[in-house]
Amino acid sequence: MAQEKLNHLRTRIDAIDDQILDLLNQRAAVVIEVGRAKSGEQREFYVPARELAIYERLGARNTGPFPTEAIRRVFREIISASLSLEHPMKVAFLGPQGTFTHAAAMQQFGFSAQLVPQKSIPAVFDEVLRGRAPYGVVPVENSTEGVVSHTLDMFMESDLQISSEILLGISHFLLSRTGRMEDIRKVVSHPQPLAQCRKWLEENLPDVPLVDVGSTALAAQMVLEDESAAAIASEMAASLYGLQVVKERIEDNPNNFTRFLVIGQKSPERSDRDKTSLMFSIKDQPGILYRMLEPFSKRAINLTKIESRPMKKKAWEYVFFLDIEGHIDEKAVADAIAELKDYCQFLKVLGSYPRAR
Ligand SMILES: C=C(O[C@@H]1C=C(C(=O)O)C=C[C@H]1O)C(=O)O
Repeated sequence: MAQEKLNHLRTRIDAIDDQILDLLNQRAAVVIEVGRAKSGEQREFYVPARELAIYERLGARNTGPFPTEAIRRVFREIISASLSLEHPMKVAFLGPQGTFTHAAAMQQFGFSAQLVPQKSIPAVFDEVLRGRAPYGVVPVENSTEGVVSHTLDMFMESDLQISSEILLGISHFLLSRTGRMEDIRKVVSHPQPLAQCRKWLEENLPDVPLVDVGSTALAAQMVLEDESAAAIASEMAASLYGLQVVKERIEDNPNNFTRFLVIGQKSPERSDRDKTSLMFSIKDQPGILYRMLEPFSKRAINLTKIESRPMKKKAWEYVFFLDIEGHIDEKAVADAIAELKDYCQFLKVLGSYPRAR
């Protein structure tokens, strides 16, 4: 009897799956039409604001029992596969395979995109600049460790634009070949994760030397050849490189996020929730720091980030990186930036793009 009931339910599931498949194909056919319309008008194929709007609309519409958190993942793959029909989607990222940037690129572009690892942040910029990949993904700041200065420095030299941002919750895993704590004689990782797990390492592996390497994925690769070493890396690195998990989630602050930028040839069109990133250097005058923020405060434009970096060419001169809410196509934003420009030696808009939610 139970078997009969099971068979009946499975027949119902098959019928529903048939409908889902038909609908996926109907959807894909419409996406192909959108692709044709876009190529006639030289429009960007990848529209991050539209994708976010789809996830949000469906998330709000869902009444269950299908879990709302899973909607984004399922539709991420539907959109990823659809997008690959419009245009083969190639994305350069800071590699090797298994870095957090790889995980961020996966979260944004899905399994149907061709993700190509690069050796360095400048190499990601170069791939996009030369048009070998239309988009690139680089880390820009971490909620506990601060900015990734290599990325900010690259914007000083490059005219590429920001297409979107990705927020990724970062969890560190201690990985090794044997998976046994007592085998560990050294811990290898990138300096940032080592710093982010400082307390856990002091408490649990107090006398074990820490070794800096270029990336968490590189650390995972090194550990493959040395049973006495452990790597701090992503969960993704464990499965990619076939390593055992010694301990999961060893970061000192469980609220640890990294922000990544998608870079491309141009920024997307205006949406209902954008931000704009700028960089500039100011003329040295009394009160200038105060005055450079006035164009924004008097128009009630919210600043979400301000950061300064030394100019490489001159000692004690600084370049500022500013993130504000709004799109460069909005009058208030454009006016505020034009006013700020008067106080600047140079000013560059790095792009307007949808805010990650
Ligand atoms: C279909 C479009 O192109 C792409 C594919 C999307 C989709 O599959 O829904 C959404 C946004 C774009 O990245 C579109 O712009 O609407």
